[in-house]
Amino acid sequence: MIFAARPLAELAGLPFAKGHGTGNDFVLIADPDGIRDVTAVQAAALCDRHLGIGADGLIRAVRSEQLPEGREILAEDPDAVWFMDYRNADGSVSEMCGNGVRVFVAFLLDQGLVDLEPGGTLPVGTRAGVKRVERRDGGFAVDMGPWQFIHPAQAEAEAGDSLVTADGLDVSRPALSVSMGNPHTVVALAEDAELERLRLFDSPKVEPVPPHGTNVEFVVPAEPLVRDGIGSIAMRVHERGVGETQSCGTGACAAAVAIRHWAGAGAPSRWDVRVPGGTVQVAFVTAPEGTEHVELSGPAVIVAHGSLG
Ligand SMILES: N[C@@H](CCC[C@H](N)C(=O)O)C(=O)O
Repeated sequence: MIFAARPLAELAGLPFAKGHGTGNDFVLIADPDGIRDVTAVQAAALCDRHLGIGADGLIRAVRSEQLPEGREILAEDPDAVWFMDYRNADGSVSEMCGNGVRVFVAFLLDQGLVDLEPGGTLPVGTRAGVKRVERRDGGFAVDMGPWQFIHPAQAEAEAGDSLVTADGLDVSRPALSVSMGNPHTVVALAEDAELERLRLFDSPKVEPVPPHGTNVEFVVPAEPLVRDGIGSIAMRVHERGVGETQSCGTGACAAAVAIRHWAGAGAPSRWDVRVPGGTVQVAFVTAPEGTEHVELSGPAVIVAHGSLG
């Protein structure tokens, strides 16, 4: 215990906030001048639910000009002055977090670091490029950019490009690998009972093993799949570097991509994705340059402020 407490002692006095998007929860730190680089060990200690504050991830708000990755972002979009430095609960770095980026903007507003009226848009630097976040309907809508199949040849030719085995599944299931800037592997199940039977304490096994690991989403199409032009799916997720979480924004986008692909021509372009922590919306939209982008919408809430003792 003495050893576990040390990384937090190094951060004594550090102000933080706690926030969540559909139950996907984060510790947030404001570090405009880039003087509070948090190590992997410190991030894991902060996110520890017994010995730390507890969260699925750590988000550091830093001015883009303070980080090498951020300076690349500024070359892409000089208005992306804020960078979301994201770490998973185990301290590993992730390229992107769809729930996190909404909570990030809620945190910037909470700290008075940006002005953003309802209807306004803020470009945010991330390791997966610039994401434009609009304040909308009491929450936020994020232009997540284009999606990609991780194994395009197999994805087009077959029902899946990999096999997933998980505790609670009778046999291995085919899965489709989708990049939303970070990697996802999506498995379709037949009914809610199968989703409920899953035990996601241990990482699902994915074959072939993805080079940088993967987040794994299990999805069940609603019955009927489409109502009033909007598709609906239920999802549980095992996140890379975390474990099972209440929600995953990039995972919801990847799940909608996979289900729409499997559903074929005529599938809707708007999807409600129900997760244990709530519901997020995914829409396929045409960007001004003519390419298809994925838009993720949902709530973002700051629930507490504190400082490390
Ligand atoms: N919960 C996030 C995804 C966070 C990163 C993920 N665990 C990874 O390692 O890629 C989301 O809402 O997208």
